[in-house]
Amino acid sequence: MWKTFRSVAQFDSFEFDRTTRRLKRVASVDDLRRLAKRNLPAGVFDYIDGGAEDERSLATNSTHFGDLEFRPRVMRDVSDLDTSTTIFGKPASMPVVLSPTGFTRIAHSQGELAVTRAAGRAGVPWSLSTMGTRSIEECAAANPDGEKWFQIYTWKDRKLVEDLVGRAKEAGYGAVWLTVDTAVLGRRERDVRRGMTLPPKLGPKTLIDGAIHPAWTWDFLRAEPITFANIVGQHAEDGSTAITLADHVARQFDQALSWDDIEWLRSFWDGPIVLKGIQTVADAEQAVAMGVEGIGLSNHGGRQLDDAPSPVSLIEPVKQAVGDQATVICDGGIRRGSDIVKALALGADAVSLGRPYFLALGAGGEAGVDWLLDFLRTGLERTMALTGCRSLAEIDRSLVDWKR
Ligand SMILES: Cc1cc2nc3c(=O)[nH]c(=O)nc-3n(C[C@H](O)[C@H](O)[C@H](O)COP(=O)(O)O)c2cc1C
Ligand SMILES: CCCCC(=O)C(=O)O
Repeated sequence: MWKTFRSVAQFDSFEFDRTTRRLKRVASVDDLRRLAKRNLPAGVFDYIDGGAEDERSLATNSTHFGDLEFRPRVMRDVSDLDTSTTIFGKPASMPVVLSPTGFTRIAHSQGELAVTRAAGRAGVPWSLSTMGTRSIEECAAANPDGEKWFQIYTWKDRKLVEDLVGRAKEAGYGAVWLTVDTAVLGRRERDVRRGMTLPPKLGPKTLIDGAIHPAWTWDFLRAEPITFANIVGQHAEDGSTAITLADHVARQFDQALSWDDIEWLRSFWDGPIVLKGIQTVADAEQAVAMGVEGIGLSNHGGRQLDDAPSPVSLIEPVKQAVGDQATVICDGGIRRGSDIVKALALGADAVSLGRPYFLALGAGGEAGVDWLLDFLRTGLERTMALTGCRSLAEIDRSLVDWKR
């Protein structure tokens, strides 16, 4: 069980071999999640994996995909499949976007750098969160040719947001997600139970948690300290007292965010805007009326308002209302290639996902994220072959039906 190591290099090589062996036995996103749970301190795993309140939206985001049944067509010569598409005019190898996640370095010290490199290799857009733990510029340098999007929360300090977006533009990011579902933080009860704070408080429980996850702890201790890389020194910290994430949001985020702010964002950003957190047809209609290019159907992965509708249940009514006036992205609950096909059949232009890659990073570092993107691509191809679709254009509404 316990092994002694004579050098850091020996430990690293043991860890590398162990990760490779374990990833070979991973068969699904659920397996990746179990592996991440084994590798990560419980508080870290729960922050990533958890949802708001009773976690019903977290559950239904993915279980609602199981309420759809295929109407597969056969004998269609599927020997040559094409999963490629364009999103906001830029080519993507498949209709998948990696959603922004804050604190990504808590799963692995490479954090966003590992994720963006893997996304670049896979040819899919990747997003950096305002609460990211690697800088806008270093992520751009890590994935210079890949498509990169930047996500903003609206800080009370609007100048801070303008500067961040200016930096993202300068660094070549191609779209902005404006997150609109976080006026206040959802009540994440796993984090409440664990007493999660910023900065984290070190007590006996956290120390024991670290000690029983030595590979994670070693990776954490030898890397430079985790910070909100893009906003250090600018309201990122609330002084030395540890406060909850909810208090941090209440102090820093602007609860006055309103539709008028689209114009404000347009005044310093001329690329596509995706509203992230649209949860009704009415708001989708308002978004297109205001000229927004992208609609992110999302309940923040079930982390904000519990009992908010699942994104998959919104695709069809929203698509019917907005037609081709905006790119519709289904964000949340995607766990397989077949989920991608179902979302597209209902009318989504692309899907995006958060936990699967965050947990993949915790399960196997950068190789874990490569594994996930390959799993999604092969799953997409397999589902297309089994349903008789040779290209994404052939995936239409006749391909699925609600079971109920
Ligand atoms: C750990 C974690 C951190 C997140 N951080 C952000 C963030 O900083 N900004 C944001 O707009 N959304 C954030 N999200 C939400 C994701 O962008 C995305 O909407 C959600 O993960 C999709 O659901 P899925 O995890 O089922 O794929 C976060 C989600 C998770 C799980
Ligand atoms: C202020 C929120 C931090 C990151 C986030 O969006 C999340 O944990 O869901």
